[in-house]
Amino acid sequence: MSAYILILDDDADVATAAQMLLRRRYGQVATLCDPASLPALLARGVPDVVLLDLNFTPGRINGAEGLALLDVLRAQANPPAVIAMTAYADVPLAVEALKRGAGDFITKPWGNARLIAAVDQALARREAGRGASAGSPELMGESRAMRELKALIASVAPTEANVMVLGENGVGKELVARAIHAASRRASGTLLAVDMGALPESTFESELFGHRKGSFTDAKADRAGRFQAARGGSLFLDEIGNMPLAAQAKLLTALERREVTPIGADKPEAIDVRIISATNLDEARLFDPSVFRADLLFRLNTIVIRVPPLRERREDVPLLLAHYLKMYETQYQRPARNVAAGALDTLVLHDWLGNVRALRHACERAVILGQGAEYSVADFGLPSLAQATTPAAADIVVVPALADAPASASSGDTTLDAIERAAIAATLAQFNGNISHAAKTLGISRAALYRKLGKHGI
Ligand SMILES: Nc1ncnc2c1ncn2[C@@H]1O[C@H](COP(=O)(O)OP(=O)(O)OP(=O)(O)O)[C@@H](O)[C@H]1O
Repeated sequence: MSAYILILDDDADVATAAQMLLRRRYGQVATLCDPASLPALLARGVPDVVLLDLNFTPGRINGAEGLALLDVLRAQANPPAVIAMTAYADVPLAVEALKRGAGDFITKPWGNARLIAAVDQALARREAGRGASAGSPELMGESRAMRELKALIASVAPTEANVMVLGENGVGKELVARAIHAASRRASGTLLAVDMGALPESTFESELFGHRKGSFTDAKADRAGRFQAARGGSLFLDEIGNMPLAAQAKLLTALERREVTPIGADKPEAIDVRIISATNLDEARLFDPSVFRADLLFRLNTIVIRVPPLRERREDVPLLLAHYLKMYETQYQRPARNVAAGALDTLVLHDWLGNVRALRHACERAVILGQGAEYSVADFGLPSLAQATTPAAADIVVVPALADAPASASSGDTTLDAIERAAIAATLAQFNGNISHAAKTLGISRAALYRKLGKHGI
């Protein structure tokens, strides 16, 4: 997987060790020990992920320098995902960094596997949302469905009720979670997102509940779990439908008792988080006890919010197109152009099987590739008509892939691209469109799979 990673750390040994580890996996890894050189480095290109040491000057532990650098990074037009690092098991500082836009934190010394997992997740989230939190923090749409959705968010947000957000891939579930948090009494706290589908079972407890130094081989320092880091704020449990049953049992115990026990600790710690969860599983699967525990569902879905697919609120398409075309025109410094009248009709009638995310990718493509005075349909690279009109199924990723895979195989198309597309389609079908499982089986990261879905128009 290729990506551009920057390590900002005053300790050259630490930076070099991380660089050697990460270079093998991601390719381009830069280190910077002097924060004064950051602006010049950013002017040459913004990294995908920055590992940011919060304490530059030895002995200083208030993190002010790191937080100031975080502000500089977040102010970039296309900000990198930031993973905050601290040598101290300093939860308040890590939480402050999360509040100010870091996506994750790790404590030094880190285990190699943990560092790689953190970078992988940062890349996957960046690719999946293309900055769900940046670039378009606002939930756009004036259709009746969106107005009702916003009204529901407004009435639910101030309560402490746990909320479960349901909807197909790319409909905006994470944006809904962010809107709930922003309008809640916990808004001054952090909203910490965890991809439950991507958490390895072996590190599940440590990631969520934390651990004490020495409680297992890799536990070189105390580590706060996500529940502790989100204290006073909200915890967004994304892809909840992809959790193995054993992990579901552990999560249930924590929620029932309202406390968690870090691995190696002798006392439980009370939790103070509001849980917002999300899944793209359709409700039939979610209510199947072999997939998801009913008692856990009952804890999570005090309020259920369903986000309708874009094809059920086509009125929103022109607004979203205008927003994302403008955004990418600014980002790529291209002239402002209109969508040709006939093209707009086609785009509104298109089924957008990847929902708003697909529309956003299509806009980016049109801005980069469009040559005419106006945008034409071709600029948006829509999948073929046959795919676009396939009846919608519960999981939008699967439908076009299934429709297309046998066709390319039987038509004898054996180009590498066609084979890759068919393999992805078949794997997605096998796992009901579950991105995490499909990526694992294909041996690539979720970020890479999302890229390939975009490339093949799946
Ligand atoms: N109503 C909306 N207005 C503006 N942008 C939106 C809207 N809904 C979704 N998006 C954009 O579409 C992309 C996908 O949104 P988001 O990550 O919230 O979807 P999701 O349902 O959580 O997806 P997944 O199930 O794949 O995790 C993001 O870039 C987001 O900014």
